[in-house]
Amino acid sequence: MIEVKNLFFGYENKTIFNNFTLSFEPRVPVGLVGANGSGKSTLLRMMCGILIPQKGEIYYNNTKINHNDINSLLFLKRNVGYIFQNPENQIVGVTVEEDIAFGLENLGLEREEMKKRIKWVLEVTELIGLEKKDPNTLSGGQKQRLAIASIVAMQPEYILMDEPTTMLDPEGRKEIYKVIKNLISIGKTVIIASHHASDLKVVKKIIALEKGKIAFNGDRERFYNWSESKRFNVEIPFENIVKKYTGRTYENMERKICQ
Ligand SMILES: Nc1ncnc2c1ncn2[C@@H]1O[C@H](COP(=O)(O)OP(=O)(O)OP(=O)(O)O)[C@@H](O)[C@H]1O
Repeated sequence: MIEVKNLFFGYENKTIFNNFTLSFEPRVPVGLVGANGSGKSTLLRMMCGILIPQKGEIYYNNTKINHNDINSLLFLKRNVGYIFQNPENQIVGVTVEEDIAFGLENLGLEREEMKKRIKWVLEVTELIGLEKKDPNTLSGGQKQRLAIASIVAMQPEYILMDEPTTMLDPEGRKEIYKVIKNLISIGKTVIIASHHASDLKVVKKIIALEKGKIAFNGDRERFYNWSESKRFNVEIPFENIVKKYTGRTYENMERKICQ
């Protein structure tokens, strides 16, 4: 369980979170939605230790994170992985397998264990056959899957994804959805910040942020009605409108648009 309690955070003179409290249960996939600037990325980055709250606490499985203690921060980072929106920010290796190995070397894994992990994560992210490829030659979807693979190889329990499909075409997006489903099926807790309705099909719960406050926290199905009634500023109502007025699913509609 990740808990953030009484969090305060601001950039320069702009307050983003003011006494913010929220928890994320294990193995419940969550979609984090909200208008641009509502604080989604800031929250995810605090949850994995990239950003340090100015006040308040973060707990991982009831252990309070001490941001002044490198071991405590490493404990958080080992358990909570963060995938950047742009995979280019994350890829460092000359080949796919070297890129995955980079994080594992930092964990100090034995060579044999490293090989096993790389093989396992290539399967989970459906990158088998691409291990010797130069990451620069990969498609957008493959690059994003490599960014995911490099984090998942370190076996965090939670995987935070910041707009994982924004840079991708429909084909690339489908590849990512498949990988997210794989991650959920092996018991990882996936939290996805997104504006795209189709990114949120796999999640069970939605948390909607509005100016650093929780506007909605509940089941995805309930969110659709709530967001329509509130005219909440994400793409979700469109999905509802499509179903309501055309009787067709959003997926069919999207396929039609892409053909
Ligand atoms: N490094 C920074 N320095 C100053 N202000 C920042 C910085 N990063 C974010 N902000 C501001 O903080 C606010 C919250 O940003 P954040 O990226 O967390 O929102 P978001 O909900 O993820 O937005 P988006 O959907 O556009 O990614 C925004 O107004 C943003 O401009």
